[in-house]
Amino acid sequence: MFKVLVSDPISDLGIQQLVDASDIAVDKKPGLSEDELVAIIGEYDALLVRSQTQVTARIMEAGKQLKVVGRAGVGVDNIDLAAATERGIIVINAPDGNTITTCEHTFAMMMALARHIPQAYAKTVGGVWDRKTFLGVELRNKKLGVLGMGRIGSEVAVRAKAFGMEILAYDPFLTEERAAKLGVKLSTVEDIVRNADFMTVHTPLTPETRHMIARPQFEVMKHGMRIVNCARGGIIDEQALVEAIDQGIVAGAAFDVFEVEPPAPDHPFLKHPRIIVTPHLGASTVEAQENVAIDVSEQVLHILRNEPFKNAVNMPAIPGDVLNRLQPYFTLGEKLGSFIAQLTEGAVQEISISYSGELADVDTQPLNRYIVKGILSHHLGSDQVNVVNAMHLAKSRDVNIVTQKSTAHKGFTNLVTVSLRTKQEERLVAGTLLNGYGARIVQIDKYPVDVAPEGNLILVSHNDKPGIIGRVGTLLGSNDVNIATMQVGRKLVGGAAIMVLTVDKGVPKQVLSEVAKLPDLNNAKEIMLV
Ligand SMILES: NC(=O)c1ccc[n+]([C@@H]2O[C@H](COP(=O)([O-])OP(=O)(O)OC[C@H]3O[C@@H](n4cnc5c(N)ncnc54)[C@H](O)[C@@H]3O)[C@@H](O)[C@H]2O)c1
Ligand SMILES: O=C(O)CC[C@@H](O)C(=O)O
Repeated sequence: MFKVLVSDPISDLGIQQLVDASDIAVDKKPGLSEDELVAIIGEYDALLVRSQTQVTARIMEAGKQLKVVGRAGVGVDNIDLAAATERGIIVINAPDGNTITTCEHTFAMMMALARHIPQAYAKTVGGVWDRKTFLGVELRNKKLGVLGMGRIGSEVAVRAKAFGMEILAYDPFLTEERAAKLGVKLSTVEDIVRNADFMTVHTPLTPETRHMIARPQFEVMKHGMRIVNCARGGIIDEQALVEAIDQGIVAGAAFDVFEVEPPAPDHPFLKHPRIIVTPHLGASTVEAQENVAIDVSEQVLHILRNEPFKNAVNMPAIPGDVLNRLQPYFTLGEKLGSFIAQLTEGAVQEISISYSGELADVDTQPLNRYIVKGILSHHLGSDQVNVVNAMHLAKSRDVNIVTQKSTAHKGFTNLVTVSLRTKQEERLVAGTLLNGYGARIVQIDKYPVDVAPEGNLILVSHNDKPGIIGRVGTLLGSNDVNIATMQVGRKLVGGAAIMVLTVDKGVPKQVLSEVAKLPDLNNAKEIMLV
């Protein structure tokens, strides 16, 4: 039974699938302090949050069983991603579910700004009938600058066109083709600042976007600009904005987000007559909250059940077509890694991975993670290593990872070769997927073999002499070890050779050392592939 903790108010309908799952127990405990979370997180496999819970390194450290943190929303700025990655905790978000809602809030803010609705409302309910102060402007025929043309920015642009606005758009990933398709003018930040009448930002907050609109931009800004921020506090320099409004450069601003949330009671935005604010309500609709909770719950279920999942924030996303081609190789890759780690003596210095055949055309980085996970799990423990932290752990231990690709088929449609270099030696294993037969190890060091990578294997290095196979078989048999399959690989008759035996159960250590002492035997190793 997996235990899931929901520590923020998250839509009940959205998490219903978790509540209904027979292998999941859900506890809802919103509003816990960091100390309270640290005290209880150790018993949970998954943590579901919105934006209130700060998922700190301390919480991750205490979450000994924690496999996944799910964020019901887009931004993961309340989650310590580095700490999660280091501990192999997968962080997922729900990037699509609140796009339209936030886009609509941006419009609500833009129109409220253009027509002074909050100020007019406050005066009217205060008993003052003032029809002179609140002269607004139309959106029609105005230029709207959109900074950040991702999910929300693009939806804003589409709707702004329906209002008769001309869209100037900037995003480092916006191409001429896509801009033309969306009917927007590809612009620079400077074009927008100098020419737009309204500006709205839809980027994440990164070192690059922090204060991307600040004093230097206000100095050259078109006078009368109206600015909306429903993305993240800090993209626009708050202090510089207030100055620009007071200097008559900016006509007004509408902010849903703040550099520090909630803002201090004396924050200059809160009393400024030309600034309207909402308390980070961009995603707050019934629909969006259900959508994000459904999405994140679904992925948490997949992760806990060890099924393929999407929207991991601390792992690169795998495009669907790449995933389809690579997924069958994930188990093989992990087993090759585990095999070579068990075979090789000494501390790992370098892992070389080579792909030949059709896999050479695919981005094989996700598969590298499975191979490295297989290798490191042997040394660090399978509960400590997963595909999220495998590369990080290798790097932090100065393990060099070298990959190469070749379209040459080497006798197989696809061949994955993994070699491991330690101070003592360098060993190699290669595997493939054979149509109709599944995964196969087809080479160990220089010897061709044909072995299913599963169960208990014994690998024997010996000299190719008559009678050896019989002696090994007799010794194992007399110790009640049943041999299921046997393979011999050699390059030259009478030369060095290997024997790979599949046995039905684990072999006691002392039996293995007796095998190794047989005449003409150099070494015997047990390898377990679970
Ligand atoms: N107010 C809210 O409640 C609320 C709700 C949802 C999302 N958000 C925030 O809105 C923002 C956008 O969300 P989204 O889902 O559209 O994200 P997204 O990832 O789909 O889009 C972000 C875009 O910003 C672009 N970008 C990055 N750096 C840039 C730069 N220097 N200049 C211009 N563009 C840049 C990226 O290329 C990307 O296309 C995020 O900050 C998100 O956290 C806020
Ligand atoms: O209301 C929330 O949960 C925050 C929404 C938003 O900022 C997000 O990043 O998804």
